Amino acid sequence: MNEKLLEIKNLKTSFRIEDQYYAAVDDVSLTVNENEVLAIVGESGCGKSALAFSLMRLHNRAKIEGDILFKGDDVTNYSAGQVNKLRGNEMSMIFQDPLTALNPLMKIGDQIGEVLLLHKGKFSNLNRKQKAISLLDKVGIARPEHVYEQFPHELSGGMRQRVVIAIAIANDPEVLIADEPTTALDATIQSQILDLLNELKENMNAGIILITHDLGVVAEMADRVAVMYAGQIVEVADVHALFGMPQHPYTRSLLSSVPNAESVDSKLHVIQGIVPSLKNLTREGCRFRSRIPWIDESVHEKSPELHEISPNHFVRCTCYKNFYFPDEKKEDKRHGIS
Ligand SMILES: Nc1ncnc2c1ncn2[C@@H]1O[C@H](COP(=O)(O)OP(=O)(O)OP(=O)(O)O)[C@@H](O)[C@H]1O
Repeated sequence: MNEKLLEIKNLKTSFRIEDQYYAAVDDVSLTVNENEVLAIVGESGCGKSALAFSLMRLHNRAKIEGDILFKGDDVTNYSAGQVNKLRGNEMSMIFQDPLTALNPLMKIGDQIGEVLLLHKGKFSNLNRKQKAISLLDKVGIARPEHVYEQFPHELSGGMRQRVVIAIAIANDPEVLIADEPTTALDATIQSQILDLLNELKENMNAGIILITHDLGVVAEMADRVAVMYAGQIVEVADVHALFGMPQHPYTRSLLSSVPNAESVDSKLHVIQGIVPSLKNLTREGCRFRSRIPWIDESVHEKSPELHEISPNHFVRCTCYKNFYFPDEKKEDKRHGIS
C-alpha cells in the first residue's frame, strides 16, 4: 500500500468580509498518497484554489482551522521559517497563470537557482547552474542553456508553464499541487504538460493534487477524484467509480454537462443557477438543493454527512438516492439504483 503523504482533516478556511468570517473551504477531509493523482473538481468559486492555497499556507489574511498533516506532522503549527522550507522542498505548487507566477524582471536561470538555494543538500554555484539546465531539459525545453539566460516575456505560454513546472519540481517535492496547470494553454501543449506530470508521478513517486474543472483531464490523469461544491466535498471515489457510477446530483450534473461520444445525439444537461457567493451561501442542509428545485425537499438530509456507499466511495447527503434529471422519467431515474 502506498504511503499516506498528506492528510487533511476537517479543514476550514474562512475569509473576512465586512467584519464577519465566511468559510470558503468548509470541513474538508482528504488524503493524498504517494504515486497518486487526486483530482479536485468543481465549478468556478467552489473553493478549489482556497483549499490549495491553505495547504501551501499561502493565504495571509484567512482564518484556517483543522489539521494538515504532512507525513504525520501537523504543518498548521509550523513557524514561518519551517513553512518556507517545507514549501520549497517537500511540497510545491504549479500555479494557474505562469505569467504571474514568474518574476518578469529575473532571468529564468536565476529564478530556478533561487529555489535550488532552498535545497536540503545545497548546490555550489556551478552545480546550481547545471541542475537548473538539467531541469529545463527534463521539462522538455529545447536549447535549455539558451532559455536559462532568457526572461519570461521572451518565451511562449507553453514554455513558461514548463518553466513553472521546472521550478515546482526543482527540489523533488513529495507533494505537488497543480492548480489548473493547463488552463492557459492550447490543446497540444496541454497534453504534453499532462504527460509530463504523469512522468513526474511515476518517476518521483510523488502525490499530486490536480485542481481542474476539465473532466477530460481528470479522466486522463486522476487515480481518485474529489468533487467540491460550495466549499464542501460532495463525492470522493476512485476515478473509474466516479465516471462509471457517479452518485451525487452535482457530480452527475457536471458529467452530464460535458459532451462525449455517447451524448452526440442526446441533449446535454445544463446545471441551473450558479455557485452562490460566500456571503449568500446557505449553510444549513444540502447546499446543492437550490440548484435541483424539481427534487422534493424532503429527500435531503438536515445535516448532510459523507456516506461510504461502497469501499472508498463517499457521497454527501442521501438525496442522491432520489435524484433524476427533469427530462428523465422518474421511474428510470436511478438506472436501477434506489
Ligand atoms: N481572499 C479572499 N477574500 C474573500 N473571498 C475570497 C478570497 N479568495 C476566494 N474567495 C471566495 O471564496 C470562494 C472560493 O473561491 P476559490 O478561488 O477557491 O474558487 P475556485 O473553485 O478555485 O474557483 P476558480 O476555478 O475560478 O479558480 C469564492 O466565493 C471566492 O469569491
